[in-house]
Amino acid sequence: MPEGFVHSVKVPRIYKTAACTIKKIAEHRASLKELVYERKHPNIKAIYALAATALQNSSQLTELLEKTEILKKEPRLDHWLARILITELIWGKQSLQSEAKPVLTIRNYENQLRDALKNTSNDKIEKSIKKVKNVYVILNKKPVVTLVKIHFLISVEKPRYVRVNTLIMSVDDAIQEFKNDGYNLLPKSPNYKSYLKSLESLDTFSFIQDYHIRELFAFKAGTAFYDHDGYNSGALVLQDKASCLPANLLNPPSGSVVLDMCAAPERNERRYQLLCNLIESSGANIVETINADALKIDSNKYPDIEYILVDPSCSGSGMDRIEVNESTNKNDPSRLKSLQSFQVFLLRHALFNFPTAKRVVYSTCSIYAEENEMVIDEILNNVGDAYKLVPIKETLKNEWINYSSEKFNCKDNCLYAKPSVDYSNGFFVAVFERNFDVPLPEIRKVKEELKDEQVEGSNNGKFNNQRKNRKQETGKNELIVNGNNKGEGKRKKIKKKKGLSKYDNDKLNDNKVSCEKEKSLNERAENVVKKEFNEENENSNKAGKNKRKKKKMSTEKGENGEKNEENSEETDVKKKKKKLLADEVKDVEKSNVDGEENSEKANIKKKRKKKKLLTKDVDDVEKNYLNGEEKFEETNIKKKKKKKKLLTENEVQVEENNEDNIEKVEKNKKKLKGETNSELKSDVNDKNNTGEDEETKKKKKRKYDSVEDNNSNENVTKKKRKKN
Ligand SMILES: C[S@@+](CC[C@H](N)C(=O)[O-])C[C@H]1O[C@@H](n2cnc3c(N)ncnc32)[C@H](O)[C@@H]1O
Repeated sequence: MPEGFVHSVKVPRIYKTAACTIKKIAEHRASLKELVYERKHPNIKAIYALAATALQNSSQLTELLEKTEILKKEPRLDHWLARILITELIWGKQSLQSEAKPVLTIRNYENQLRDALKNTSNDKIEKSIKKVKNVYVILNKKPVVTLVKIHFLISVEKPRYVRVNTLIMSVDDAIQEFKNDGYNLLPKSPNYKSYLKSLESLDTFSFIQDYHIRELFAFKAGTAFYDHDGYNSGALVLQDKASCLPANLLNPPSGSVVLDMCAAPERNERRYQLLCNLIESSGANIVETINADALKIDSNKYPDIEYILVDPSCSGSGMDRIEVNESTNKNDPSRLKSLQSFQVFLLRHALFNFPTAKRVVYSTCSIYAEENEMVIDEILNNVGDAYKLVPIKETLKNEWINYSSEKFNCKDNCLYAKPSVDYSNGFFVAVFERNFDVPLPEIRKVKEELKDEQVEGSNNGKFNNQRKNRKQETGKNELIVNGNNKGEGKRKKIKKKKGLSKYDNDKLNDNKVSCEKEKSLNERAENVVKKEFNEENENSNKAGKNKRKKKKMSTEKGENGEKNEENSEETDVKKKKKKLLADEVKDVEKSNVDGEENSEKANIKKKRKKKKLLTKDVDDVEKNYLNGEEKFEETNIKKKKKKKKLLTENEVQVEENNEDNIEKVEKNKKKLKGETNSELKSDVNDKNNTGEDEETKKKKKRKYDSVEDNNSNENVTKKKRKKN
């Protein structure tokens, strides 16, 4: 084995994971929190902080990379990893400890980076006050650097927000701690606009108390808190201002019962455990966790719920991200529609199914009206006067800047947080307050009655008709909430029914619930429910789906036959539509019903798939690097290994030859005594030697070669022995 060969040092996993995370955010527009908490890493907090800091300083990082031309000069360096390493070097620990190649590379540029940083500070301030800016940045990570026009969603620098967990530390004590750390508290601002100006002037040694949230503080962007004792003890939480707003606006008085419907666990055991751990480490000992689908929470079991937070899955369009390509900065409309249906569904569940709820806060980290104003408008159509939308403008005494659009029925009663204005993530918040003088619209009762009917199993004809109609009205509620697996035939009947009876129509009109709207909502909700709830059943359902597809195909064949018979295109299209609809309903229903049974199986599969994906993701960054320098090294290793193998084989051969031939050699030696090799050689090589025939020449050559071989073999073996 060649001496002095050292295996390449691996990049610390924390950097690889953080690099992967920001890459995903940039490419897939996922939320930072969700991505980080997907990761299995002992130091999730540090990864979160690293990724968040890199995202916050995204524009500056771009500039640093451009000015130092690191990516051009080091084409094998993964650019996401470069961002993370620079973040650690500049805004994090201020040093890089590993001896891994990418780390060494960035370390070599430390001085250049720091110089470039000084020169970027002016540009940075200029950028931070511009709302939206088109810039050119290096987007791809391949050796050939391409400039792509991108749209900066967040061109401003967000401060480092630190929330004091008042269960562990009082706000006053926290202020004192910060002062002890050497920070100066900036004076309180008289209004929100001047507060925003103060935020712009934050420097490395100052901090300010948030204008709206007493326990929230802002430090200069990039201030590293992830090594801070307060952060490690759980007394300080690094949380963007925008995501503090919903709980702040919910404002439940002490002693009230609050339900956080989307706290994150879903049906994922690991995430549920994470949530439990987080709650425990926060010192909250009055929190009861429920690991369930929020849509299935039975309000009878929790009769005292007074305040509800609804923070459903959304496009995340307002969240931290690096750059958004202009062509992709708007979500695909069908995805938005699906999300919207799901959001409406969840919010309606909160409003209609918890009769004791006093206030419900709906929020998203999306900037799209589809997930915000349009959801609220749809809900307003449903709730009548049983709930009113609280004008946040008044709540905040007009000390806010952006509200929902007047174009919608919700008018400007909801709030928008905008990165370019509020120095926070993009967010939307709406607050509903219950008016107990007005009973909840019938829709809730219908669902309750429906449940009773199912329990009673009544066969009354008139009653059954009503039930069918009500199913149409609340069909998907029933499918989802109760996970009821009714027969295909029955569902078909329900679907076949074209309209509602006069009785139901009147009733629905009374309740301001449009049948068509309800129907379309339900249909859209089906799709969403499939996507949002049953992702985990995807694998287990695949087989079933394939079966159905086959069945559908054969049915279609049959239908085609019918079509010829009937010679009616219209009938055929209708049939197909019905069939597709029925299939879809079946999918949703099956997913929900099978969900529980299959969840274990599906969980295992999902975990495996996730693990595989995760490993792949985490290794991506490394792979990119490997593709370059390390791959080169890898090839070298392979070559060396091959050489070593050949050498070993040779040695073995030599040993064997040696042992086999040792006698032969001795014999030859004896035989050739007096006959020098040179003589033989000259004999063999002497082209002019024509005195001997060809055969004799060949024999002599063989003899010569054999002696030469054996002599050299013997030498190698000797050397080897000596070495050993
Ligand atoms: C936007 S995230 C909010 C997370 C959390 N509130 C936070 O601020 O970190 C939405 C969360 O809702 C959860 N979710 C979606 N559908 C749900 C359901 N039917 N039941 C319970 N949770 C759900 C998702 O798992 C996701 O974590």
